Amino acid sequence: MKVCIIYDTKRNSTKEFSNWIKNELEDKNIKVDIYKVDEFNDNFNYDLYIIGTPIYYEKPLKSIYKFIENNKEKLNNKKVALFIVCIAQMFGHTTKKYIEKHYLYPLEKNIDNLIISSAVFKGWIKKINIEERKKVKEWIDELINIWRNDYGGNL
Ligand SMILES: Cc1cc2nc3c(=O)[nH]c(=O)nc-3n(C[C@H](O)[C@H](O)[C@H](O)COP(=O)(O)O)c2cc1C
Repeated sequence: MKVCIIYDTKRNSTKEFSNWIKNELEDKNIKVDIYKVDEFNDNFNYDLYIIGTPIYYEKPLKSIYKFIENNKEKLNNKKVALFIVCIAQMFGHTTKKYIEKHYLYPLEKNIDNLIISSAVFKGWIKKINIEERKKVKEWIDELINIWRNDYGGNL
């Protein structure tokens, strides 16, 4: 079982989240490769793709949007999990629906097969939000459970 993390970033917080995700998976003896989207080597032989983008000006980064759009056929045979990094959560929990509709849905709509899980993480502009690392751990635990229970997978 091999996992591929593909992300883009402007100010490196999504890179940090990607590394946290990698560490959590490796702690469970899962093999992980990690690529910035423009360095991805077009290998579609992984079992699970975890794709991450920050939100800028109300949108996921175009590079990630394009990556999903350009590779949707290849990704459709695969399991995919998405995460976004943004700060709109600061404006209260009423934004949850807003985030889902405006930030996640534009990415999800291009992948026909079931996205096994999506996560929204609270990013930062200057000071690292180390608290959020716990959420990453929780998400990875949840992701592994979903994989095992719903897909009989051996992550
Ligand atoms: C110029 C700018 C625009 C941003 N626009 C949004 C936005 O529209 N919605 C949001 O929730 N967060 C927004 N953010 C917050 C970023 O999503 C957050 O800082 C994230 O951690 C950046 O990820 P990165 O470090 O990987 O580039 C914005 C940040 C900056 C600096």
